[in-house]
Amino acid sequence: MHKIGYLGPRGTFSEEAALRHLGERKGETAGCSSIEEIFSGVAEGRFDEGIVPVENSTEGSVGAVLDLLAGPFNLAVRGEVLLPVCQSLMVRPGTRLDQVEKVFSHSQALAQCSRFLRRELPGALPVECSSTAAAAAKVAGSSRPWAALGPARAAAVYGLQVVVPAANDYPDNATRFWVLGREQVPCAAAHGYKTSIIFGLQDRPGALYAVLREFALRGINLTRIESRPAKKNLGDYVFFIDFLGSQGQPGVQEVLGGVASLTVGLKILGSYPAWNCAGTDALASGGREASLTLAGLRRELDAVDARIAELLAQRTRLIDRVASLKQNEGNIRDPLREEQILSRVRQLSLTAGGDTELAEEVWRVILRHSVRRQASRLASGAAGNRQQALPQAP
Ligand SMILES: O=C(O)C(=O)Cc1ccccc1
Repeated sequence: MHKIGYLGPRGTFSEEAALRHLGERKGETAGCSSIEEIFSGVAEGRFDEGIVPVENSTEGSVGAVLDLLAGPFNLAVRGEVLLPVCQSLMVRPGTRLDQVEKVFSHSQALAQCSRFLRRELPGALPVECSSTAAAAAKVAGSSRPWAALGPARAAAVYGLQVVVPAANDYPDNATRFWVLGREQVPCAAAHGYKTSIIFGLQDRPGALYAVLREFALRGINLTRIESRPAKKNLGDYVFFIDFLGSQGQPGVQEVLGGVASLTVGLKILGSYPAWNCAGTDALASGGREASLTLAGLRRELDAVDARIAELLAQRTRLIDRVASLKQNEGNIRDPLREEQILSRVRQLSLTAGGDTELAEEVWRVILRHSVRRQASRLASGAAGNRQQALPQAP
């Protein structure tokens, strides 16, 4: 059975990314205790593929992963998964927030919540763990008043209680994962692909410009450019570029020929289906033809549903903030604003080629729930606690 190595134990964001990559295909996931173990597991054939975080929208690149790709391992990039990352603060049932002495998590997760930690838990010591789920397991196994930051799924796996559902400083926090394998995916001459390369440069004026010119001349769009220290002399760098296009396309082959002649040690990591902006993973898990099969279409539907659920959760959090600005139940309804929202979504749906009746019906339900939620928060005082001194919403 297809086996995928991920940063474990069970319940990490990496496991979630591996499951999304698998979609409906049969496969097995194997939790590893370090990123190096994933790389060596794939290189030595214990895993068919490995999944590793490459960059985060808040914290930037995962240097260790880029260094391993540039350095000792000759692995290929076979796909990407874009995962929205919501960091939940979790404790053992019974632990109060004001008791928390230490907060455990992966270094990226602690960094993604640094402002939250300073503001809400200034007395607690942040402690790095190998992963968010390892942190959750540590908190669950101790009788100390500790907390962990990680996916809400990890709280469910280790019997912890989520006390703050979204502690990340930026609500759109997301991580890009790469699917690694021993061989590149066969090159398609299709659109919707990305290609990733690594190279070094001679130290002379315009060296990087000459490389970028190759892309510009052929109208090829870069999606990421990054440099890492080459770990030799200070000032020597390794460059990482991702761009739109596949090695099956003649323009891309020309660019790669040009880049090879202008750089040192060019490594082509691979061409792979880009994770579609709508979060659709059908391309990432089987190529374009996946959308032509029932299983492929269901995978696309599942990915769209996941997006909708995440957006609804984001909307609910905004509604709670709106509620905290309202002082009494008389301010909750605003028929003019509700009519504006409905008319705007009808228009948006029309422009997007959607079903406007469906959009209107769904938004009527959403608005009804928003009003009900605000009313119950105001009645219970949950929204009102912080607002005495705050101004009325316009
Ligand atoms: O620790 C995890 O859950 C991981 O998968 C690594 C990670 C940590 C924070 C954001 C994304 C991935």
